[in-house]
Amino acid sequence: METLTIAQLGNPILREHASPLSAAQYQELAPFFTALQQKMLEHNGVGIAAPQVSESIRAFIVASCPNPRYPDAPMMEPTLMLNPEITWASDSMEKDWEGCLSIPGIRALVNRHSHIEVRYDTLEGKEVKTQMEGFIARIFQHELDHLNGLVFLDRAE
Ligand SMILES: O=C(O)C[C@@H](Cc1ccccc1)C(=O)SCC(=O)c1ccccc1
Ligand SMILES: [Zn+2]
Repeated sequence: METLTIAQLGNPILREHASPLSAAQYQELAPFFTALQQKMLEHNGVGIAAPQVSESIRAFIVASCPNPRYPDAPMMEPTLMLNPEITWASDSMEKDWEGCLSIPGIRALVNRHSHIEVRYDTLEGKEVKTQMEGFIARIFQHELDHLNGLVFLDRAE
């Protein structure tokens, strides 16, 4: 697999609606997902979406961890989410700072749902339904936007 490069704002791939994955593809994409996680860690990201490395498929990784910008962010194992969806979102919203690996050096205040209920498949094809709040909910919404051709500046206050 050639090394992945992160598409920068202006690359049309970031504006595509990514394609759903078939369960048959999950396992065969395992090497790609490993490379995707590696790329995220290289750039000290707390998430990354497949379209950011020019693969327009509905998959991303969420990897919240405490960091200088979010010292009280929860620690979570990098989690690969396939065909992710929001099934419920709170009316309450919260504004906080976001960055993006595809838009380096720019931060903006973005309004996001405080609480969400989500569903996604794991690499093994198991469906997960769970609730998220706070910074993890924020990352999920940021990554899901990437699958729908949106970037955080589109929502910046
Ligand atoms: O571009 C991406 O999807 C990754 C992005 C995820 C994200 C960061 C902050 C709020 C919501 C979603 C990043 O990881 S940007 C990397 C970075 O600058 C950063 C890292 C930790 C906290 C905040 C920004
Ligand atoms: Zn981003």
